[in-house]
Amino acid sequence: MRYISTRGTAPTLDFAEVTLAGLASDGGLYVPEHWPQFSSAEIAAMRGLPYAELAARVMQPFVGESLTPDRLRELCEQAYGRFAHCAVTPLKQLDESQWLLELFHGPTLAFKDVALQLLGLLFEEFLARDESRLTIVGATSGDTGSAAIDAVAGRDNVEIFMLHPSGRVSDVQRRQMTTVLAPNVHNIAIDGSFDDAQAMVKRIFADAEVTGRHRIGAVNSINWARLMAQIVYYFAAALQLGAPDRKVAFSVPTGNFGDVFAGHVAARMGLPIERLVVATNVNDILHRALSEGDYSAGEVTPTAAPSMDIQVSSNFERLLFDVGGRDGMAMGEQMRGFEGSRAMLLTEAQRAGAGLFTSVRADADDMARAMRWACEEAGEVIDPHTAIGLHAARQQDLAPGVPVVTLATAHPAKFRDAVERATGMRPYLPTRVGDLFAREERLVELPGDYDAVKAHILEHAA
Ligand SMILES: Cc1ncc(COP(=O)(O)O)c(C=O)c1O
Ligand SMILES: N[C@@H](CCOP(=O)(O)O)C(=O)O
Repeated sequence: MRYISTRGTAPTLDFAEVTLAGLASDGGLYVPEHWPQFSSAEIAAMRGLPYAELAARVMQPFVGESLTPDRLRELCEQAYGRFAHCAVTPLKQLDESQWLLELFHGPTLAFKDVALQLLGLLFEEFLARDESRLTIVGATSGDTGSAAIDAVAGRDNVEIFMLHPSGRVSDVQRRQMTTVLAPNVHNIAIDGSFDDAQAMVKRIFADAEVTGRHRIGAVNSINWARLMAQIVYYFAAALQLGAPDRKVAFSVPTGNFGDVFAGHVAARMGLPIERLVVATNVNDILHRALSEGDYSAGEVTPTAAPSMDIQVSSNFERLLFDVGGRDGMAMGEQMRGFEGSRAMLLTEAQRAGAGLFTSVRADADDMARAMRWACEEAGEVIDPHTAIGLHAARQQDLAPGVPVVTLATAHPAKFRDAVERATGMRPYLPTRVGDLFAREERLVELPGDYDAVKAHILEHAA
């Protein structure tokens, strides 16, 4: 499989190259040059496979010749062997039509582990081939940071600089990052929002002074391999609910549009998906874009679902490219316009092409009500992000017999105060992160200033 940039001018790459490259050199995002297809019979034959086996089966067409099928399966077994639930992403029924897909059984209690446990192994595998090193620069609104750090801490050929918005992640999220004291881990709290941090990361990729001295890599969902691993659980859930003979809808708490874009890819590959519900909090740029065609970024409002406090959703570019005719030159122009003005209108083709998606915006009351409903009606304590997804799922008017699966993206223990405020229940911290509050923290605080962040990275990168 070859990969092309959404902006049309970067070189095409194979899977190993795209995994190490992260962002394309023209500022675009890499996507496969075509979508692999599974027939109904091939999908039916995946029923009942263990998760690691299913993952290898779904991802093999994207990996192509970069890994043999046996090696890919071994890496999947290793990555998913670290999960606390043997189903890896178990599915739970809430009522006749509502289901929860629990994606938080990995080491850092959020869905990011599903992709990042594998990505850490892929980095090691591909870097070993030419004995090279990677300097990862990432941005996090809380969950990507800890999952990426867990995946690469202590590895010889990788170091990681992780930027988070100071004071805008939960205490558990921050400590999951800052208490990892391995010498290759550098936590930077910046004065600003996640959008500011993400913009700095993209600028680093385009900064010749940095890229001339270090090979820069990405752990955010701008890296194609992140999204690829997230496609698998759409297959896992739909197969359990009757695919390919039955359609399934998914409701996805959304920020950077990576998770729900993975659902779009699953549909492109032949999985019968009835609808993809994009659930946002009050940072609702995606809701406005999908319902009105208006993609214009306002200021980020801090909420009790901080990982979704995002106004510039990187992966939306992948969707617009894919549904708008795959014209890299036009996409590049559209995105440069957005980067200049922070506003753009979707084209008619892009709006029509996004017909599988619908969107719902949830405010603080909607979120709290969904948490209480899950607790009182289904006996489930859920986190604020999942609650936004569940609120949106319960608004859907679907044909009888079409189940709707909400992606449960984080463990409630990561957001104990918000969960307790809404439900009166204080979630326990699982033993695998149990002594978090007794550990020493290490981080630097920097102003929201690109030059300060760049200088810090250049000074501390090995
Ligand atoms: C718990 C949680 N839910 C939802 C999201 C949104 O996912 P995405 O950015 O892939 O849209 C995030 C952050 O990515 C998250 O950490
Ligand atoms: N919500 C994320 C923000 C970054 O998203 P990513 O999927 O692009 O890594 C977080 O919690 O860090």
